[in-house]
Amino acid sequence: MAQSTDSPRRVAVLGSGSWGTTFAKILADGGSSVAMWARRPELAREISQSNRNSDYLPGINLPRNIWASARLPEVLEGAEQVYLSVPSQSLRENLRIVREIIPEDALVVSLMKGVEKGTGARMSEVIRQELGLGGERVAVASGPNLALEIAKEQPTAAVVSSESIDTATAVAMTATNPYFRSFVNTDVIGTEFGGVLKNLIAVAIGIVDGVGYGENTKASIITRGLAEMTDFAVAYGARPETLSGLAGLGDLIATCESSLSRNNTAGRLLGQGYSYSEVIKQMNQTAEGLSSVAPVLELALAKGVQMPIVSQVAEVLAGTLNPRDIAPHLTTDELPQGE
Ligand SMILES: NC(=O)C1=CN([C@@H]2O[C@H](COP(=O)(O)OP(=O)(O)OC[C@H]3O[C@@H](n4cnc5c(N)ncnc54)[C@H](O)[C@@H]3O)[C@@H](O)[C@H]2O)C=CC1
Ligand SMILES: O=C(CO)COP(=O)(O)O
Repeated sequence: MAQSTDSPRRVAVLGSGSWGTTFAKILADGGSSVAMWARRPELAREISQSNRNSDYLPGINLPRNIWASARLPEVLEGAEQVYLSVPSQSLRENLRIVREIIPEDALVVSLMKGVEKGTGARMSEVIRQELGLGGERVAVASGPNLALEIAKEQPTAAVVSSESIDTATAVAMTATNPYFRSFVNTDVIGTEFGGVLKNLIAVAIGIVDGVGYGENTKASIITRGLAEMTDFAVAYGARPETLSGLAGLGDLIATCESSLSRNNTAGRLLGQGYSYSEVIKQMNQTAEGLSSVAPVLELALAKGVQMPIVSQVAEVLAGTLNPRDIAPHLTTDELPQGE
């Protein structure tokens, strides 16, 4: 529901890459007044003065109710909701910089889809640890949300999750406009892990695409990948139906099907024979899946969850498995397993 333009809600978005900028547009088109933080002053100037972010969203005009600055205090001043969209591995260091200046009652919303290396923490856990917040102050937004399509105002749905349904609803109402609709749930674990895990399956899909395999291979990996995602997330307390929803199956379809996906693209390069370090050099945007593979496998091991597809992605990244040999099952399986 759009708010009245007489009293726009003041919100802040930290991170001016493709998703931070697109989400700022979603919020602004929903009626909020949006302040964005960009690390580079020249990018902040381009957003504020030209209503553009040409590096990340070429050809997109941003609404006038967005402004940007490289100075965090002025971006955060008076913000009722703070949306975070930096690379997952940099979240903790960024929170340590902002923790004294985030407004006391603000809701904090993660837009990120990674887990932290070393700790295996989900982004909402990192936020709660570093800002000392209760679950009712934190939300996550996820779903089939390829930034450029949404920036072009193509109709899209997402899900906002918080332990508090009131918080999820407040955020979802702010993140809703004529082309973007937010649903709500209270399964934060399932919603976050859905976003993390689909990235890993999208890397696998990219790999087999790069090798030249066709639709049977990809459909098999998507289907078995969803089973793997669900087993993992449920072992950590998620509700299985969340993985069949927008943050699970929905995002899995979008990311596995689209060449806009950076995870899918990184996988395709691996499948074409580039090494992990060559792929990293070629990617100029964040492909979260590459950093999440190791912590996800550690978490899986801790709960005794089998993740054959993710394990094979790890082997391709390590250069110990030929991309041609990646398959929707462990190649060492001898006995048929139940589906
Ligand atoms: N792009 C998309 O379609 C979507 C992305 N996401 C998630 O949003 C998060 C952000 O991704 P994108 O905006 O797409 O990435 P991006 O690569 O387009 O932008 C990342 C931004 O973070 C900045 N940055 C890099 N290192 C930083 C650091 N150490 N501290 C602070 N800022 C730093 C970069 O300068 C850039 O502005 C990821 O977790 C991604 O999975 C979620 C949904 C859709
Ligand atoms: O999360 C996304 C779509 O929902 C974006 O996927 P990529 O990070 O692979 O581009």
